[in-house]
Amino acid sequence: MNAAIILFPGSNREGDAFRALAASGARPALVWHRETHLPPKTDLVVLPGGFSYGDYLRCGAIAARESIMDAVRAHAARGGLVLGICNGFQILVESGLLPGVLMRNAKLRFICRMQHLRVERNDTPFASAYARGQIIKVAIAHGEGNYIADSETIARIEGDGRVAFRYCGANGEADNPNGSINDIAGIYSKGFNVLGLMPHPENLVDALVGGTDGRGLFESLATFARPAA
Ligand SMILES: NC(=O)CC[C@H](N)C(=O)O
Repeated sequence: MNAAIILFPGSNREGDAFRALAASGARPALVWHRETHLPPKTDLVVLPGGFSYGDYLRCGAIAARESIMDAVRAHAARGGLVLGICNGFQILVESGLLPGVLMRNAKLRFICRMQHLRVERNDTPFASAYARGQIIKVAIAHGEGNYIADSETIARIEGDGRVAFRYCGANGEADNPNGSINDIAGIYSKGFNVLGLMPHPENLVDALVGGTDGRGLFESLATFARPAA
């Protein structure tokens, strides 16, 4: 699994993504945002967390218009895997690769804490190492994670089973940190090859720093057998 982690001015979780990928057996490389092509044989593109362009005009809005995003869109259109974490999720919605928008958190405050999520399905390249319905503990750190879309789009996402993760408490009870509609923490594209999520699984891969529940996502990706082109 060759992974290209795109580096924008203001990205700050690229090292965490790099370590999480390498630990799960993938081969990560950092790619500067001014590039126009992905490295040959890229299987997975990762848009990491951070504050690309200082979160002006909206989080992810400027990064979404970078030249490398044309290559990322072409990769996704070919069925290539794309993972957007936090600011990466914001870039995915701003670039049209995923529907909806991420508004300011309902309480208008930046939230940085541990958070539980329910894994909605495990028959995807990103979640096969988890059990369906498994509750995992990961970190969240964002000011604009309040996911919303028009009611038709939400009905379509729900109807197609495209919700990847929902916010919940440790025992599955309601616990929504940012006001996201239907407790949505992450969604898949129509083809299930693009995943955007606000939480940070890459920060929960080492027992010494809080837990290992994030590992499953990277292990799922690393073991995913790429279908013939
Ligand atoms: N950790 C992140 O990627 C933060 C994303 C974005 N800067 C926000 O505050 O919402």
